[in-house]
Amino acid sequence: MSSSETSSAPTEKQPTTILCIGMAGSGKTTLMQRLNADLHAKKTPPYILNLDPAVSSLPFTANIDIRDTVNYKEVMKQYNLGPNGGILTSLNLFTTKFDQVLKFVDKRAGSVDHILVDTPGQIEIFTWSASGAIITDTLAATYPTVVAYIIDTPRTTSPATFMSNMLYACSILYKTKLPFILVFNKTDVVSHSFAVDWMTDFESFQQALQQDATYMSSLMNSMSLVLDEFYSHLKVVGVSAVTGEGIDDFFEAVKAATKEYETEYKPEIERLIQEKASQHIQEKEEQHRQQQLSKLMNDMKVSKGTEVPLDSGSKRMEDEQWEEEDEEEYENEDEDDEGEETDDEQENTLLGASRFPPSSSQQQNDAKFKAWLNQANESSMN
Ligand SMILES: Nc1nc2c(ncn2[C@@H]2O[C@H](COP(=O)(O)OP(=O)(O)OP(=O)(O)O)[C@@H](O)[C@H]2O)c(=O)[nH]1
Repeated sequence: MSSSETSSAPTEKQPTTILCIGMAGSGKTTLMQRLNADLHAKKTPPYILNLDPAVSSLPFTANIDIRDTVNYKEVMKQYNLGPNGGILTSLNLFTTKFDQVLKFVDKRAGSVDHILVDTPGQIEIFTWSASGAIITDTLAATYPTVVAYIIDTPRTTSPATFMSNMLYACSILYKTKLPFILVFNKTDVVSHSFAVDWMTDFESFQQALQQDATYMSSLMNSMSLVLDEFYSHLKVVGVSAVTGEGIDDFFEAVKAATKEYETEYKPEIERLIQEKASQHIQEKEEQHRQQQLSKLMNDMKVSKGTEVPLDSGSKRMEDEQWEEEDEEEYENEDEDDEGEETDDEQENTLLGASRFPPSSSQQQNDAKFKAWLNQANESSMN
């Protein structure tokens, strides 16, 4: 089925997956709790996945909790790992069961509007690990998926920390290639208006940088030019997970990001899936061809008593040599024959008949050789 057919087919309503990603302490879990409460109040409860194995307690009930499958402390003990290694290994172990997780999600997908995913505070464990990528890609291939990158606003007021945070967000955007929402959290403490100013008005960020006279300032100056393009692709909202301020704006941004997923990301994801599927078919065909060839070669071996019409230069075909010759010898002989290879010889090599390539001196035997090969082919068919 072509991608256009897939997209034009009537599709049933699908929930949007919101991946909450952010530095430790940025407020992911508190925001999840707020979103959960808000959605419950609107009578559209979400489906919740907790992927943080090290969290001690959750202020909401997760439908699927990694801690029910993997005991993080036990993993650390058994594999002799530190905290980060323990989280990573737990996530890896959980990922091996992610197809089962997806089946559970699938059962409820028709009755929910949102799937909320809480990720480990050690951000790189999720964003830069193979298991994090598998989970993200699997979800994104199944449901509209958006990344909510949570930022601790009060801790981002200096140009240097702001820039570092933006660069990190930029790297996640390029890694996941998913619609992206920058969520400035804790606006009850500090308003995120300074950040919006810096992102929309290049001059105002330059002014903030001028107060810093170090070499870092000129580095950030040039980087801010690069990030200007990045900002234009982002949705920015300010929220307070504690007071609930800005949560409606957040859901508006999620709606817009879901549309963006449908129009821009989904066709690309479908194209990649199809590319992989056709690659897989090609590999299967090649495997099948190889199996047929080795069957042919085996049949030839079985009927090696049959007189093989080769000249004296190819007497190495005889029984004992057939058994004794190793690959290296054939390679050496191939090298010796280099430059003299005819089209027929190439075809024979492709057919797996390189064990006895007729040399140029045997060309007069080509007809006989082909007749013999046909006979062997026929016997293998039977
Ligand atoms: N004032 C204020 N504090 C907040 C807000 N959101 C979270 N916090 C506080 O920030 C701290 C960290 O919040 P968490 O939700 O645990 O952050 P997290 O990102 O899940 O942390 P990790 O699990 O370590 O990654 C807690 O003390 C929260 O009470 C907010 O909107 N306003």
